[in-house]
Amino acid sequence: MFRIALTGLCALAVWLGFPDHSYISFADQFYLNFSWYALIGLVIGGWPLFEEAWESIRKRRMTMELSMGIAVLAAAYTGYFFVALIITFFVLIAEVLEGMTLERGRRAIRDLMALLPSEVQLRRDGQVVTAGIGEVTPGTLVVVAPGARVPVDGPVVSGNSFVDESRITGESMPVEKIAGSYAYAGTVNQSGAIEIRAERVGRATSYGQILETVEEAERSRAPVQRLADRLAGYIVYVALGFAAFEYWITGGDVNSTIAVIVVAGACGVAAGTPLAILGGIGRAAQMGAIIKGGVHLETLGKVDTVVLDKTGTLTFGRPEVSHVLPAEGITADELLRAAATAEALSEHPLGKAIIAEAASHGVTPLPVSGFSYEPGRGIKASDAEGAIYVGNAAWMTANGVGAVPEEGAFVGTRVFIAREGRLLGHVVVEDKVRPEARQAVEKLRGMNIDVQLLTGDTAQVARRVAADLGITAVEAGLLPTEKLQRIKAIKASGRTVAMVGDGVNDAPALATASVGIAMGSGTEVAREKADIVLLGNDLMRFAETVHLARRTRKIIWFNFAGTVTVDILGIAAAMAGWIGPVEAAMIHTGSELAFILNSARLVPGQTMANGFKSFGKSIQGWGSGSGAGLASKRPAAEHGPH
Ligand SMILES: Nc1ncnc2c1ncn2[C@@H]1O[C@H](COP(=O)(O)OP(=O)(O)OP(=O)(O)O)[C@@H](O)[C@H]1O
Ligand SMILES: [Zn+2]
Repeated sequence: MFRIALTGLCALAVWLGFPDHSYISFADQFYLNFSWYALIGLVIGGWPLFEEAWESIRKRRMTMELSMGIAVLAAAYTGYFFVALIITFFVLIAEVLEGMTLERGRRAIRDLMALLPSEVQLRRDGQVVTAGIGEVTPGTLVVVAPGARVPVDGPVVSGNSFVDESRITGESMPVEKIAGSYAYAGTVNQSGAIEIRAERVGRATSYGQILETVEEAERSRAPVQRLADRLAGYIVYVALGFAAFEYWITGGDVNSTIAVIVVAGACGVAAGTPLAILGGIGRAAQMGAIIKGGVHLETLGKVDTVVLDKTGTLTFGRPEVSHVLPAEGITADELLRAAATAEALSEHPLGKAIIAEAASHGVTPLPVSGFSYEPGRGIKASDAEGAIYVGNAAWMTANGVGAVPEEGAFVGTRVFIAREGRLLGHVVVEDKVRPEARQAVEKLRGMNIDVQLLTGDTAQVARRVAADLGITAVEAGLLPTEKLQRIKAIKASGRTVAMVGDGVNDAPALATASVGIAMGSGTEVAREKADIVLLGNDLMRFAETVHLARRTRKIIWFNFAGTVTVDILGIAAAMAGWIGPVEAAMIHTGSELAFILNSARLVPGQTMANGFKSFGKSIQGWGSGSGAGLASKRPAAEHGPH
């Protein structure tokens, strides 16, 4: 601030002292214009600029600071102290305003993630005690009073309440929590006290993961960011090249030469691109999609094909056994016992359904001695009586079980149970389609995205679900490796494909897709392999994230195109002599601020109007009231991300 004022004052002094210097020769002008305050203003005001320019020379990088430094020195050297000072003045102002926008953007995202409580209430030996968050470990019982923020992830064990989860899932309606519901750190308890058994603490919580991703995203660089830096470098070369040309054809006209150098700005893309990506990641996090790096946001913006898995993604993945069909001479309980015994260690939704069904019949599984899972087919487990096979028809055939019964009238996934080559019967399992899936598919379609369904389930079940959702491209009966092959084939045809899945069987496909998305309820390995993790299971959030990614890309490309256009027009105008160095400096700083503000629109809770408002405030802070008019232009209707 002091530097800016000093530079401005010095420029003013030079201007007042020598208002007209157009018809004096170079040498005379140098001595006429020279004054101690001009020198002081330049050295002190220009110091940060020269420092950065020198840094660029040492690192052999073409930067904006370098070209501006050259322009300032050239102006001073040829005696145009006023010009040198005024360019410095604008550079300093731009730097402060840009720094403020970027800082505000980062802060807005951090504010989103206001810190977790440092003190918590624990239940210890039946007593509620206050303790530091550091004392909470998985298993600890945490009591959350109404109005307090939930400090851990974990299931609710007692009490009931409504919790505001908007910070975590983007869902604006409070969600009811009763014993058995899952509570997330960072959400706010609204009505009653609840007791939670801590499962994940600190950085391991969903909330901690959001923080980590945003921090990671700040450090990582998306390819488009490198492109932005390269573009900025090229613009400097081009500007210097044209400046040399201008100097030559005008026979050494310093004014227009300097104007050419000064007019070409590129900080709008160099600083605006990372800000846009950061803003996009922050906004996605607020909507409940954790993007693990800028590159994935960029890729998602290019996606033209979305592949969806069925179980757990389009359906609840909480299937229920609808029919138990034992073979001749076997009772339903015997069938369920064998099935539940085999599935005891299974993570598969079908396995869980079977165990639940067995339990509801009072059937308990027997101890198992061996367990192996063949993704996409079924499992093999051994109990005291020998091996049990549970899985689809192909799995039965593969394990020497004779023909399975014809498909009955029941619609659902059939799971067969066999013991040592003998079929004990099968169960039919039904899963419900998620209501929001239909809407999400529609929205994706509306964005001109090709939507496909790939599943390990049978064609009959797959077709029914697809018909329900309006999906026409369906492939069923796929093994995990076949899912992966399909993704590879889609990619090879030149498409950018997003795969959404949840299961162990989806993990290879998730890792292979251009961008992999795991459902919140997905298995650990799916969440690990995915590039984007949804916090909830709402596919609509995914569709919205795709929309956001496209918007981010548009803003970035608009800034690219705008920067190049302004620079070309500016260089042409400067070469024609229509604008002088002072106008050039104004165009340079003005345009890049506009592009940075354009990016700032993506930052959560920030709009273009808000951006102007903050500038209004900061300008007011300097003693001028000019910002108030801009601030009042804020549109009446402002929408958050949903
Ligand atoms: N643990 C299991 N218990 C019983 N059957 C299984 C098990 N795992 C797989 N299967 C059988 O293999 C088929 C394919 O399984 P996979 O996990 O690949 O797909 P899915 O869960 O049916 O559907 P999606 O591919 O849409 O997630 C299942 O439909 C089921 O018949
Ligand atoms: Zn600049």
